[in-house]
Amino acid sequence: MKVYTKTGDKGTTALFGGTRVPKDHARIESYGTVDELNSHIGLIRDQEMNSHYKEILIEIQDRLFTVGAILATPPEKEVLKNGELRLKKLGIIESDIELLENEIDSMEEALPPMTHFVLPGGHTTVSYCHIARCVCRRAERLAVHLSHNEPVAEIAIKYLNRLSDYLFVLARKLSHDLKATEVQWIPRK
Ligand SMILES: Nc1ncnc2c1ncn2[C@@H]1O[C@H](COP(=O)(O)OP(=O)(O)OP(=O)(O)O)[C@@H](O)[C@H]1O
Repeated sequence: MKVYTKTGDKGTTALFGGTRVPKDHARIESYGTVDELNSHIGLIRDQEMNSHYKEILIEIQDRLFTVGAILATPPEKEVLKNGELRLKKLGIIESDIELLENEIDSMEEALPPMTHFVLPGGHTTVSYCHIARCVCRRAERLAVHLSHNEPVAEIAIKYLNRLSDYLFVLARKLSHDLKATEVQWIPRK
């Protein structure tokens, strides 16, 4: 099948299960932003770093496809005609969130305590982490927005919330490992 089916040329597209919606629907905004986040994480993974981080980032990218699939499935299409769940093997589970928490904890153990805010930047890899963190927070906001009108699996929102914390700590850890120069935020008195 060709990439361009042309079915989306008039500004609508299909969700999982076939329901057509306008391309600026809250559901498309939310999983489109998860897709954007996933590409930013790819950019982080393409930088020079310890292979452990790369392995974790690959795992996160895989999970984000799942988050996207969850967000792309409207409630009326969650259950197939034969009674089985459409996303039966794709779920985000608590251990996916625990993995992020464990990574955060072990990176923090190797870092001095945070005593001040640091301006984003200092090294290209660190900046990529901060951009990904901000895109992650936007994806979270859009998923929360969607959840005001339609049911959204709580665990998908929880995953995005923990992921932005992970990206923040990853930025700090890589800044530390790379001996990047940090510029403190000095609020005016
Ligand atoms: N502008 C967009 N932003 C975010 N997601 C989109 C956008 N357009 C399509 N999608 C989603 O991306 C996936 C692939 O879509 P696809 O490229 O087939 O888009 P389409 O515009 O509906 O079709 P086509 O490009 O063949 O006309 C689908 O899940 C679709 O809902």
